[in-house]
Amino acid sequence: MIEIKDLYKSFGDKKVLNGVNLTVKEGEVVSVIGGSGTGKSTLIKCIVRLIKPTSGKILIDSKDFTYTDDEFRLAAIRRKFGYLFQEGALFDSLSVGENVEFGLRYLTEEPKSKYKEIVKDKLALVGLKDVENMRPSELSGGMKKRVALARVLAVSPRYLLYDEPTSGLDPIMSDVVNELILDMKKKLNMTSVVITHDMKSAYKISDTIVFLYGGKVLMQGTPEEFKNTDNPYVRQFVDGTSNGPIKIN
Ligand SMILES: Nc1ncnc2c1ncn2[C@@H]1O[C@H](COP(=O)(O)OP(=O)(O)OP(=O)(O)O)[C@@H](O)[C@H]1O
Repeated sequence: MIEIKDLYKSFGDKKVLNGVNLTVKEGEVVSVIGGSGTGKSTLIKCIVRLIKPTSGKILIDSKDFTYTDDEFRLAAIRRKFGYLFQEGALFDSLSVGENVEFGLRYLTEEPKSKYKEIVKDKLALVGLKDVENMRPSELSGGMKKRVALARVLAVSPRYLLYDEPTSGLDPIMSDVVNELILDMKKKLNMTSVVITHDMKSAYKISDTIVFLYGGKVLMQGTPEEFKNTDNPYVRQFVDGTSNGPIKIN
């Protein structure tokens, strides 16, 4: 479980997170939505401690790493997370198999003799077969996303964090990625936090949607609650209209 309590983060004078409270329960898919620059990435980076919050607390599996500088403790917490970057960030000079193997080598104690089998299993989990010797440049956008996910899964994370997983994909490929996220939940009971601008995706994959506005959680609820809300700020965002109370910068 991830528990975020009264989290603040400023960069100089700029207040980005202004008292965020949020709990992500085991096995849940939580989507974080909100306009550009509202602090979605900042929130995720605080969770994995790529940046240090200004105040507040984050508990990961009841343990508090919020302000530790101890490299071993930080490594231990980061190992619990699989972070799927927007572009997938595959190494073009390595084969697909070597890409998936990468984390095994540096982040696990797995013996080298098991690498091939683990790589095959993780690729199978994301629906890919016999692609180990291909290069990322030979893959479609959707396949790249799958390989990136397989690479993240290779180190057996407890939590998956997705940063705009459907951005830049056509509607059909977006749905393939949605299914993949749901599949991870079904097959692995994976707990996931997904940053997205894509409401269709948020409605499909989420147990809980969290709307960030003004550095706070303005609304937290199920997809049904979001579809039916009367809150004018949330309505404007989910309906995607320029008319409404949200200030456009
Ligand atoms: N390291 C940093 N130093 C200074 N300002 C930062 C830093 N990181 C983020 N910010 C600022 O914090 C604000 C929130 O950024 P963040 O990337 O968290 O937003 P976001 O909601 O993820 O946006 P987007 O949807 O556009 O990706 C922005 O105004 C950004 O310029």
